[in-house]
Amino acid sequence: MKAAGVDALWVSNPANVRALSGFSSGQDGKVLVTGGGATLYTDARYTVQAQEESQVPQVIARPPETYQDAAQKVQGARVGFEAEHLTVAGLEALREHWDAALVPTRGLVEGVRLVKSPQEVQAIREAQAVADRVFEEVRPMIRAGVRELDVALALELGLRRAGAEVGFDVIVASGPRGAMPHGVASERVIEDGDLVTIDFGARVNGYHSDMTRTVAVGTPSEELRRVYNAVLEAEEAAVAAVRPGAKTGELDALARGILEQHGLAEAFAHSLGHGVGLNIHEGPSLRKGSEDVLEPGMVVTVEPGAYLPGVGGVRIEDLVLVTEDGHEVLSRAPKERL
Ligand SMILES: CSCC[C@H](N)C(=O)N1CCC[C@H]1C(=O)O
Repeated sequence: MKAAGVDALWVSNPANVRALSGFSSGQDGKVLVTGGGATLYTDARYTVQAQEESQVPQVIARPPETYQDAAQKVQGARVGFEAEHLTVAGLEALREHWDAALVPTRGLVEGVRLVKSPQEVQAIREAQAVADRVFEEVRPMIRAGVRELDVALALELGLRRAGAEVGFDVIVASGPRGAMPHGVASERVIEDGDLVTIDFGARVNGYHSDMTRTVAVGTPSEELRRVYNAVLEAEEAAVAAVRPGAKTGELDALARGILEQHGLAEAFAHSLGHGVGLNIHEGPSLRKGSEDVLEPGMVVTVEPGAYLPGVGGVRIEDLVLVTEDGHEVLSRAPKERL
């Protein structure tokens, strides 16, 4: 906050509200951070929950009382707000109620969230372990004649039965649909010779897992197998290079270079990966040109892909913890060798 030139910070990003307070319904809360500490604001629907969960003092109020209470604490101060999250209406409300200079900030709390605490790593580890078990259970049903939607449903049911939440809409992209990196499950019936991309994750105590496996049904064409093996080579090389001090842009370049050697540069249509935590996508970003540097305690995905419109696609993704001396791969589901 000092570096950003603010005396206080009004936090409205739900994941940041949760990270700073422990309150799990961050979408219905705000946190005010001042030199005197942090305060959680939420409303009477959450009185008991906030008392149970919040590690900071709570004020139960609804706007405009929320703003009126906070007004006393920010009188005459320079107050940062989260430019990427506060709505225009939210900013107008602060202007109306506060005698304070309002300063746009970016990524202050997100910066603190880049390196996970041991408790956060444990939650991510548990989420991934559940996902691995569920994938093992569901793997046999990925065969010709089964709808993508039914595979997704089985994965979701498995996660819920295990006590986890479904982290994001399950991607099941078979055959030509595999060319869509975000091809959420459809009514398409899986066919013999398809590659099927499955990308899903669990959420435990608010923390996500993220893993992709591409599986073969019957014997895919030689072209698809060639693409699969190229993506696997890129993925394994990039995972092997994960260590403290590694520049994320260089990891992206490593994977991209391997795919380029296989004539698949254009087909790799997204970045190599991203951090995972309270949000499924958070920092650091493993993208082209990124200067982010890995540190122990970061949890990132490594997920190169190749997408060929009209033909199909492949993505292979592992969830990786950066350790003091290298990395630990948290996702354990086996990868196919084609
Ligand atoms: C909607 S969450 C998607 C999770 C997935 N593992 C993922 O992060 N990606 C799939 C395609 C690339 C990458 C992304 O940037 O969204």
